[in-house]
Amino acid sequence: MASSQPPPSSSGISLLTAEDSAALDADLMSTPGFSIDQLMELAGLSVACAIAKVYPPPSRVLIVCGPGNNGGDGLVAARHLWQFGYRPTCLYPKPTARQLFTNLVEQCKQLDIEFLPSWEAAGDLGSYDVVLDAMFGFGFKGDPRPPFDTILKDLSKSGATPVVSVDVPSGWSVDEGDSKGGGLKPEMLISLTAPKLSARFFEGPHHFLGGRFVPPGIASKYSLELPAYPGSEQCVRLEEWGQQRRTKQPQEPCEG
Ligand SMILES: NC(=O)C1=CN([C@@H]2O[C@H](COP(=O)(O)OP(=O)(O)OC[C@H]3O[C@@H](n4cnc5c(N)ncnc54)[C@H](OP(=O)(O)O)[C@@H]3O)[C@@H](O)[C@H]2O)[C@H](O)CC1
Ligand SMILES: [K+]
Repeated sequence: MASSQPPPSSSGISLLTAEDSAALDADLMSTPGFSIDQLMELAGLSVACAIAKVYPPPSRVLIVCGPGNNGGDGLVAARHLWQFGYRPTCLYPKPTARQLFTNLVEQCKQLDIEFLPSWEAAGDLGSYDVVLDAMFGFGFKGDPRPPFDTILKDLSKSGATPVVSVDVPSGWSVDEGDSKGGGLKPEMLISLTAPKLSARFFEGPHHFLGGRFVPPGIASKYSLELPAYPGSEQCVRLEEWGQQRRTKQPQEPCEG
C-alpha cells in the first residue's frame, strides 16, 4: 500500500515522497509487469520531448549521467535528442556494469555521441546551450560523493547555461528540496510519473511531467491527481508552478 495519502501541491497535483516513489516504481514492475527497460525508455523519451518544447534544436546539450536509473534516463534522452537533431555530449563518470546500461551507452556511441573522459573535459559550460542533469532522482541520499560533489558545485555556481533536471534537481533532498542552500537552481524540471515532494521548492519557469505509463489502478492506489496528457504527447507542462507565479501581473484598474 502507499505509505500515506500523497500531499497535494497548492494546485492540487499530487506530490510523491521518496518512499512512495520507490514503492510505486516497484508496483509498476510487479503488477503490470513493466520491465525497467520499458519504463526507462518512456521516461527518457519524455525528457527529450519536454526539452524540445523549450530549447529547440540544434542545441548543444551536455548530459551528465549518474550511476542509477536517473542516469539511464539521461542516456535514453541523449539518443532521442540526437534523433531530434540535437548535438548531445555525455558525461557518465560512474558507469553501471549492468547490460541495460552498457547497451544504452553502446546505442549512443553508434550515433557518434561523444562521451567525455572527465568533468574537466567538459570545459567552458558557456559552450553548451543546455546542461541536462540526470545525476540523481528519487534514489539520492545524504551528501553527493565524488565526482558529483564537484560537478554539482560547479553547476550551482555557473549561471552561464540553463540546467534541466530529470525528476529531482540533483543534490536536493527528494522530500525536503535544497535544504542546505547553495544547490542547483534548474531552469526546467521534468518530473517523472508524479512530481516529488521537493518539487514544491522548484522556482524555475518550466515544469513538465513525463513518464506516461501509469495505469489507472496504480494511479488510484497512490491517490494520484495528475493533469491529462494532451493527445499523443509524452509530456505535459505543469503551469501551476513557477511560470504562473512569475508572470502574474498586478490587476489593471478597471476603466470608467
Ligand atoms: N517510475 C518512474 O518514474 C521511473 C523513474 N525512473 C528514474 O529512476 C530514478 C530513480 O532511480 P534509482 O536508481 O532508484 O535512483 P537514482 O538514479 O536517483 O540514484 C541511485 C544511484 O545514486 C547513488 N547515490 C545515492 N546517493 C548518492 C550520493 N549521496 N552520492 C553519490 N551517489 C549516490 C546510488 O549509489 P548507492 O551506492 O548509494 O546505492 C545509486 O547508484 C527516478 O528518479 C527516475 O529518474 C526510471 O528510469 C523509470 C521508472
Ligand atoms: K536529476
